Amino acid sequence: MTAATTRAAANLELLLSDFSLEMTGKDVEELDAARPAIPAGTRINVTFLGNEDLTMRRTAARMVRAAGFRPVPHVSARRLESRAALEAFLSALRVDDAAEQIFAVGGDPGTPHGPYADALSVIESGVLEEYGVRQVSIAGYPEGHPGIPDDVLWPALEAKHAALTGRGLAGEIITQFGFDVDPVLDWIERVRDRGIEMPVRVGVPGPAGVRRLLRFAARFGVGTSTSIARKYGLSITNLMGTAGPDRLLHALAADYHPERHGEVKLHFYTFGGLRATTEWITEFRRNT
Ligand SMILES: NC(=O)C1=CN([C@@H]2O[C@H](COP(=O)(O)OP(=O)(O)OC[C@H]3O[C@@H](n4cnc5c(N)ncnc54)[C@H](O)[C@@H]3O)[C@@H](O)[C@H]2O)C=CC1
Ligand SMILES: Nc1nc(=O)c2c([nH]1)NC[C@@H]1CN(c3ccc(C(=O)N[C@@H](CCC(=O)O)C(=O)O)cc3)CN21
Repeated sequence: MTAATTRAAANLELLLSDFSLEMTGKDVEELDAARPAIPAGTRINVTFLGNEDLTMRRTAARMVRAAGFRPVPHVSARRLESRAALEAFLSALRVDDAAEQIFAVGGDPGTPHGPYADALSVIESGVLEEYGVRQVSIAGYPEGHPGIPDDVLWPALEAKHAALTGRGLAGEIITQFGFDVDPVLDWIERVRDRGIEMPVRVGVPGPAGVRRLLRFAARFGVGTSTSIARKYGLSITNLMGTAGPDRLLHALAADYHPERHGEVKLHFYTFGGLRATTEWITEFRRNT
């Protein structure tokens, strides 16, 4: 064991401690099957998508709490029809002890459905504190966003950080998933250069079929060039295969320097494979 491999192994253990997962309202049945492989208290984000309704989102958050994990419901600003809709959602979450931590995100609609055009306006509404929210996760894009320029994203990130700090709300950043660790670590250094010290949860694709991964990457504007695909282990020629984030995690562990990158954790996007992802993490930890 060289010093570098010892450091990388220690980093991997550090990165994998306190990982978080993501599920959609449709993954509720799978939560039970995945439960034995998920450490108690794990944060599980619950998406806020166009094909879900309040009941699905609330049920998913309640089931996460009931299963002994920490729900992190998404609040998609642009999908909220009104302030009353935000209050109704948070009120329901509070009843289910699922309002303590939320992920405030802009939302994919090109035109806001109501009064909130961005995550900042939800944070500044004051509604979050009214319903017991104590920690707010916000989004980050190491590779940029297909529809939003960097000179909009950076000021927005700084404004959200300032708003959370000003309101005494704890914060963390959850990044968009990606297949290449280099832009992620570069981006984290730029976040730290801006004096933003909150934890960064690096978005990691869970194990899934290559075709499915490429479909989600295309849907969410995530880079999958041939070189990135090869580095990750996505063999474009074998679309029937599956790929997991092993190489990505080993590369992250090798190049992560806490003194430069600050607190970094992992957020696994499960893409409908909650159980497959949790079992993969268990196996990966056993073999490293
Ligand atoms: N896990 C998830 O659900 C994730 C969702 N996203 C999506 O990325 C986008 C940006 O989210 P945040 O970083 O929270 O941005 P934000 O809410 O902090 O907004 C940043 C800036 O981008 C603009 N913006 C936000 N959403 C937009 C959209 N859909 N179209 C055009 N401009 C938009 C805002 O007006 C603001 O000026 C959203 O569409 C969000 O849904 C990104 C990462 C993960
Ligand atoms: N810009 C952006 N918008 C998002 O909504 C988004 C991101 N980025 N980044 C990644 C996460 C993960 N997202 C999702 C969205 C849907 C499923 C999903 O599993 N949906 C259905 C059908 C999927 C399909 O089209 O096959 C499912 O039950 O599998 C999973 C993760 C949403 N997220």
